Amino acid sequence: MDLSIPSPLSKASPPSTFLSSQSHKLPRSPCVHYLNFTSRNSSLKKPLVSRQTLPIRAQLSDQTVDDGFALDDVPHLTNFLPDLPSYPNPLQQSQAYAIVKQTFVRPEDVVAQKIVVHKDSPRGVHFRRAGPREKVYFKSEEVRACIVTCGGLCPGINTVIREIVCGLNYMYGVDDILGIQGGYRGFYSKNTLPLTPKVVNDIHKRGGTFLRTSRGGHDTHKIVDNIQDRGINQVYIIGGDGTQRGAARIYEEVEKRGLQVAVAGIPKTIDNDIAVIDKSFGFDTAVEEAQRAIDAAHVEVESVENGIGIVKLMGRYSGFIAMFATLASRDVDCCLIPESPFYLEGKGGLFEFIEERLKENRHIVIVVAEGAGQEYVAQSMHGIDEKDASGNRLLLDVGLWLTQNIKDHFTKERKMEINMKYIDPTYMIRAIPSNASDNIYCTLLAQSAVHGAMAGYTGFTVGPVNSRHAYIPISHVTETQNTVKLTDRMWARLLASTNQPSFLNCDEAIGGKVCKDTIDLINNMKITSI
Ligand SMILES: Nc1ncnc2c1ncn2[C@@H]1O[C@H](COP(=O)(O)OP(=O)(O)O)[C@@H](O)[C@H]1O
Ligand SMILES: O=P(O)(O)OC[C@H]1O[C@](O)(COP(=O)(O)O)[C@@H](O)[C@@H]1O
Ligand SMILES: [Mg+2]
Repeated sequence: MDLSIPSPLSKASPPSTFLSSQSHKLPRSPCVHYLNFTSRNSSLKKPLVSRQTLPIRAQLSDQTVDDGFALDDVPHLTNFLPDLPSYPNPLQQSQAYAIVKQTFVRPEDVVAQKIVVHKDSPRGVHFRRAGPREKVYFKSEEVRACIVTCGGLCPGINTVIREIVCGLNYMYGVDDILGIQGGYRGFYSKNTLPLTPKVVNDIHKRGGTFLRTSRGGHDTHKIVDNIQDRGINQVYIIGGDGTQRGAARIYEEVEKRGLQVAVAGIPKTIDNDIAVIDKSFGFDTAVEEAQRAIDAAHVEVESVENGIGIVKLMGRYSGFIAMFATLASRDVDCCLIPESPFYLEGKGGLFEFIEERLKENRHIVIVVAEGAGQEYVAQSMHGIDEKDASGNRLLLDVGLWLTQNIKDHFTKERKMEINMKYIDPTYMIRAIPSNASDNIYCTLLAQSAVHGAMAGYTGFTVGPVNSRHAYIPISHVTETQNTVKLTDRMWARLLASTNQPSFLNCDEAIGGKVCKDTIDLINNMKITSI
């Protein structure tokens, strides 16, 4: 007899269609190598397929893997330059690594993308573990490296620049490093800046990017012409999803021209919207800094009658900063993110919730991600679809829109006196230097990128996957965007912590339209998140 009592949480579960098990289809990727194993418990029993025996661009898309093991490998310079000589890694002589038990990463070391498994799970996708290799494909004195930063700012960019320069110099004896100024267009429109450990010594203490940045201006041919003309053979590209797409174009062109140039991407995004990696650098710093704005809002609204505080945080398509800042704070009553449509009026709507909280606590704090509710803002502001130089949609100010709508509702319709405080700290958060833990993270990213390029890997992005740094094909990280999954537990944790409405109240939603949009969105997410 089953005496167990159903968990009260089971009521809150989304409909079963949301929880349907995912198929074992792997995402389309040209570089995935599938290896079958005799035993699931064995470690790597078969050697990884070497590039000589398996074409790197083998079309193995949409394969169904049963008990298979897949290595989503990164390209190597020897794929298109098979006679490239290799040399012993100078780290063999390094004092820093003198007593390290295992200086070099074993070629068969890989990092699993999926870490929660059950005994019948397929082995799934793996990435090459990042770190120094026994052999390098560049003589130190022949390396001419360059570093470029593109896209929006993010805390920690300067630390990454510093550590690439110091890593190349101290670990590999490279002293020819150029800074490309002002983003991609700097390759062909600006002079380079010589970078030495001395020049970059204390840049990590400053926010922004020492090399400056820009949007737009990616001209692959002009960039690669310039790389060729200047004799650059290692390119370190720090930037977000757009930048990584640009890096992939550069790598492809370099390969087409058969140049011995390693292209390494270091993912940067304050929005944490880059797929595969655990989180992006600067994200922790941003969440921490957001607390100051939330605290200020809370102090303000707690001190007045019917105080309503609204804090707008960054997050164009992904509400991670808002979600984590809310979870960290405990002073936030409601968090609105782009992934979770909301509505204002009627049962289960935001106005009703605000009124309840005002009755209960006499104040309320709302955190809104900049990309939230854009469709509603556009309806009332008749915004035109403007884009920035990189082609990203320019967002309308959801904070101002929300402020105005709440004011109108309570003062005009409900005849209630309210005290509205709107705080927009977005650029202040983005412009600060990284905190201690992000600084360490940036150091690891930079050193991993340097080890990878020296080892001849190219067309890769570096980043932690389940806490282990890995080399990930650029194409893999640009295929999808990392967004908050409403069907994952983290969003449920937030709802449980704030006790805010989920805005999924289908039957009672005004007009039903918002509700239908929401369900469509979640259903689409179910498909795309496989
Ligand atoms: N699909 C693409 N192909 C080539 N370059 C791109 C692409 N998308 C964006 N870029 C370039 O990458 C740089 C940064 O992109 P942007 O979207 O502004 O920032 P982020 O990289 O932070 O997402 C810009 O110079 C832009 O021209
Ligand atoms: O005003 P800017 O500099 O274009 O930046 C605004 C945008 O940059 C972001 O921080 C994201 O930038 P990236 O895509 O460059 O990482 C968004 O959150 C924000 O909408
Ligand atoms: Mg971007």
